[in-house]
Amino acid sequence: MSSKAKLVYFNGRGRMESIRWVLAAAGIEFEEEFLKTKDEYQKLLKDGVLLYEQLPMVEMDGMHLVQTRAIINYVADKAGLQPRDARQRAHVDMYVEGMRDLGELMLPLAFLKPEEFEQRLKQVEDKASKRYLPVYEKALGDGGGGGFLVGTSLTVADVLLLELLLALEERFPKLLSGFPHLQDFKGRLSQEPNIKRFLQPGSQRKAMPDQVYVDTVRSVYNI
Ligand SMILES: N[C@@H](CCC(=O)N[C@@H](CS)C(=O)NCC(=O)O)C(=O)O
Repeated sequence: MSSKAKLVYFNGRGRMESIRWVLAAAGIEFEEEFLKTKDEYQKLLKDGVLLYEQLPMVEMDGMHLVQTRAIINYVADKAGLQPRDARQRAHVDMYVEGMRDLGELMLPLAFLKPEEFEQRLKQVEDKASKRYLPVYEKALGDGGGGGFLVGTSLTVADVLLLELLLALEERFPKLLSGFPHLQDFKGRLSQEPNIKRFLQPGSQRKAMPDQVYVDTVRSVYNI
């Protein structure tokens, strides 16, 4: 196994995108293997490297890591993006799990039929504006700790919040207008050197899913 992390997934966001964000914010270099065919997936199964026969999978530090949460937590722990204090860690987890709940609603968007798509989009907008963003707006406003969600330094919750805000803005360009702390947060965090690099064109950040991505996932999984 190479010393660089290797990500095995499709050439698109999906469940791997948050992992890419956390690795990039941590300054950990990675290479990617993009699945294109069912045979490539079958080979991974045969090689026994997918614990639950699922992706994403990350080869890192001599391990074949699966389960998105586990991978993100490992990278965040390794990179000092998790607070040591248990109470702060609980807050990071609560924020991240909320982001994940909203992210799970967005994940299938590209795969939905037009009527379901519109319905789901509305649901995401409502949930984002009424349930989730107010929580992060308040946390940033109450913080007084230099503009981070928890404590006085960058955590995985901040990284994943920026990912979420940018993804939401792609769908709903005016969504942040009623959330001044989130706007300020977005501006500041986007200037953090590792993140700034990841936001540049040509980085390993993936664009919104296109038809090629959708067709590839469908054909690999027979769905
Ligand atoms: N809990 C897992 C879910 C992984 C998952 O559902 N992966 C999809 C691709 S994004 C998959 O491999 N689906 C095929 C299957 O479940 O058999 C995680 O968070 O990593």
